[in-house]
Amino acid sequence: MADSSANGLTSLARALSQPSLDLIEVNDVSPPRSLQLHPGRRRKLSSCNSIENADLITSPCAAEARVLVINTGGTIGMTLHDDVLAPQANAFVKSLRKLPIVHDETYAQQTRMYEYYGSDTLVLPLSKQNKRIVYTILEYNPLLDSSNMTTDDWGRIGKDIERNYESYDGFVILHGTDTMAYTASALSFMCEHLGKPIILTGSQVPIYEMRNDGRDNLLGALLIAGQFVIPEVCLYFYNKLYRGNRVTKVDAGSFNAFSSPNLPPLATAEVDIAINWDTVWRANTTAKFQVKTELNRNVGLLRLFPGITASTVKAFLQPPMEGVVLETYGSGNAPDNRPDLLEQLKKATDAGVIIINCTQCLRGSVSTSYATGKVLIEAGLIAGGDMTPEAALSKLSYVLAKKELDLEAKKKMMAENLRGEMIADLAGAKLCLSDSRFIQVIAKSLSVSCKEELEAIRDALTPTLACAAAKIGDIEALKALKEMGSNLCLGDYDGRTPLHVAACEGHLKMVQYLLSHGASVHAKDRYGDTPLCNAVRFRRKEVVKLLRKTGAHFSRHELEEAGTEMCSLAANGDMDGLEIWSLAGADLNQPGYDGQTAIQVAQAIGKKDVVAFLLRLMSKKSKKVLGEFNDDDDDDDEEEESGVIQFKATPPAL
Ligand SMILES: NC(=O)C[C@H](N)C(=O)O
Repeated sequence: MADSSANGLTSLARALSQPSLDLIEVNDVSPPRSLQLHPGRRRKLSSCNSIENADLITSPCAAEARVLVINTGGTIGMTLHDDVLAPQANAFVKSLRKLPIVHDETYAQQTRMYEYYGSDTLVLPLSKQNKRIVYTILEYNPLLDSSNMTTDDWGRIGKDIERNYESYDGFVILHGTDTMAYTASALSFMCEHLGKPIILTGSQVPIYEMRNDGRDNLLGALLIAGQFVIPEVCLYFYNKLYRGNRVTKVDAGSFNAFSSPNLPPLATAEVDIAINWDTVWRANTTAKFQVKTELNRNVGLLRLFPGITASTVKAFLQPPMEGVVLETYGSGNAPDNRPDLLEQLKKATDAGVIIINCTQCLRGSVSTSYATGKVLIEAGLIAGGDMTPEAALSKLSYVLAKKELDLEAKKKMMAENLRGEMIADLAGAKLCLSDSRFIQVIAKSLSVSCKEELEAIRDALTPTLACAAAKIGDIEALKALKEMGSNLCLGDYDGRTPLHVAACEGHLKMVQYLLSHGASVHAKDRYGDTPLCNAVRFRRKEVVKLLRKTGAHFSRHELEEAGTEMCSLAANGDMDGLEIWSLAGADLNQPGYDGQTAIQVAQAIGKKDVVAFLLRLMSKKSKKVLGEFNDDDDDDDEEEESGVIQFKATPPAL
């Protein structure tokens, strides 16, 4: 299949459109573990899966997936004792075995399943996708109400997953709902280079009761863990699969107990299970899965409230405290009229305590839009973006335990998005293009091997990346792209150059940078528009001036449009609009599509102020032509302010 003449993208497209012979051969000889059956069980397949040839070891119906269920406790397996709910040991498997919806005893018997997988193994009825999900339950002793769980319990779960990682396709963790968001967040960080689904679930009503949510939650979690390769720590509840480090418990009395305020669900289980693949976190490494169980417990959550005393804050930040999540108001604000409080925060960060700024609001992100937010940056806090306090706390615990990192490296890690737990800077959604390895990484993931292929990909991608950098005014990113050898004059798929984009956004410095690095003012996009025309439409006066100085002028098609555009501005009395067209070099006498000029339109509808304004502009322009104005006094013209108009050019006939 190798074709040395094809470029990387062509090879990729081909590879996707043809079945891989290699893959077929591998399956014939040695099916993936999830499809393997023990020799003694092969003969049983025909009776339960309607397969004619019983010796076939792989068939659509015979596909089995194995899921390990770790039962840590929680309401799902609780019963009433002395009028209170508490976990009931050694009852869960027995009870599930009697429920046909979660266990197919006939299949288990016919395939002698217990002999191979043990007595704590159950099997779901055949799924819509013709899959058998065989699940083994590992019950912890003691089972815990999740309020009793600690970081040691997280470590135990992590280690059990690590130990069994290769034997199962996915993992389901039964857990109490009260601290489930903490455990899910912590596991998301502890599980490094995860490639299989780990799904936490539980219930609000015990599975032993007639009306309960445990059955559906367990079933949904099993079906997803067994059938979809979602390489994330997730939480499944009330028909939705969430990213584990994005959730928070929001309702103690509803089946719909969790919310993921800043990220839509990864999947919804309605009539069909629909996976939102665009949102699913993609592994970006080839490193092997491992679980880091070292966690730092010297961390804490401190919620601001009006009137909090400096001594409370001081006491909280004392050693051995090493990391704190400060839950602030709104978009990350704290009183900026409380030097006593800010002093304590600054002292702590100076002493090496990492403090993360998270909002008390359910939804939204911290920013520095307010003075009351900026003071916290000055006090040395790290912006937590849109992280939940649960995620921020467990991330701190995980990062602080990394002995190989110094304080600066830990702080840097806290500000980074490690497992999709945050968007670091919502306002800019900054691209990290300053890392010149960016293109190489993309190339590597497309299996590009030769220089020509790499260049083809670079040329296809860099104009778009440069436009994205221009949009957010990121000059550093542009510099990095230039270093890679990309041409900043090139347009994207629509012929739009970085200069077009920067002109629209009004990023003057970026426009300056581009102009001094070879960008052309005459570039036209697929609609025939120049950067100058873009700057006019978005009323970027300073950019218009700079472009004009550099020799920009309207294209023929823009000039034709200018007449109509100015007539419409005149009709609307939009003098700012008229002024910017004039500044950009449009001829104010340019007729519109019906032959009328802007001044005639204004006159016809009685807009005297517009007529006067246009006459003034024309007069100013003609003075300029006669050399009576210097180029830079466009704005602060005294004559303009006094309202005195002196005609030196002939006013147009009305
Ligand atoms: N619904 C539940 O699971 C609540 C229980 N208290 C727990 O977190 O273990």
